Amino acid sequence: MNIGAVTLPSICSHTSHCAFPVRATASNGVTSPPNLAIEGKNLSYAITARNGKLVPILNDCSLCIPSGQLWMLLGPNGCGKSTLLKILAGLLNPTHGAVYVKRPRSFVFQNPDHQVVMPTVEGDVAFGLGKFNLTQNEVRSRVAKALHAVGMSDYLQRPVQTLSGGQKQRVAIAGALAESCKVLLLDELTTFLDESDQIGVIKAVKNSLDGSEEVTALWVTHRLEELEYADGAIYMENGKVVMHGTPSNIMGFLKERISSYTNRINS
Ligand SMILES: Nc1ncnc2c1ncn2[C@@H]1O[C@H](COP(=O)(O)OP(=O)(O)OP(=O)(O)O)[C@@H](O)[C@H]1O
Repeated sequence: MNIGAVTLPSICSHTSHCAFPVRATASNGVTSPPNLAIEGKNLSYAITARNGKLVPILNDCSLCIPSGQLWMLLGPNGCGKSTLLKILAGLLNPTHGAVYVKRPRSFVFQNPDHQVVMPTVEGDVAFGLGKFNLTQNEVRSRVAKALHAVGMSDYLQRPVQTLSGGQKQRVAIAGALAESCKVLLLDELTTFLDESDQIGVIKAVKNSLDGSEEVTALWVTHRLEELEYADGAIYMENGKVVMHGTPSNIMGFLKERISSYTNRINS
């Protein structure tokens, strides 16, 4: 993991600016310096309600994430985390702003039962490789490498319906890695998991990033305890990026918030 190998963005407290320069291009995206995997500038998103009025969901969100790192996207229910992740995945188009995400990118959904489509682990991880015109040996080698990265090498022939939720998530991540995915966008993967599965999935993601700048992951979560595994974090409220920085800075900010809230309640 290359913590410190690149300068992390300093905390952008109460602003939506990144410490990294973001250069606009003529197209919809932004041109990113080579060490960034994800960059969004002034992203807004609104939906049109039945009465024809625009309802803002995201408001002027900026973020930048260095290559090879695991970042977390935190915030209360309904603050816009999944919407932002879907914009980064290309599943939604921002109403305003520019976005750059290294390709290929992969979105892994919350529900483990929506992740796996083939009867066996091997078949599932190999599923997306059909489009690459690979030899059988190359497919086997990619599947083996991806399963090794997520700690599932021993499960090659296992029927997927016998896997736990966390194991299914790891198989889904292996599928993305087998396709040489550069950016993993992970939407609250631990919501349906028990504690040991939860930690297993985070460790699998960490492990799949270790040692190179090849793969970058953005992990949406509610759980503050997961911050300890992150290289950086983004905190959102009410459709805005409120903080963008190191996990300890975000943790400090949130502890201060909780303490001032508790003081207000008690006074
Ligand atoms: N298609 C839509 N139509 C109406 N409202 C929407 C739509 N998509 C998102 N929203 C609203 O936008 C807000 C942000 O939703 P989003 O799912 O991005 O939040 P979130 O932070 O991921 O929430 P959670 O943590 O509960 O999953 C919510 O109030 C949600 O109800």
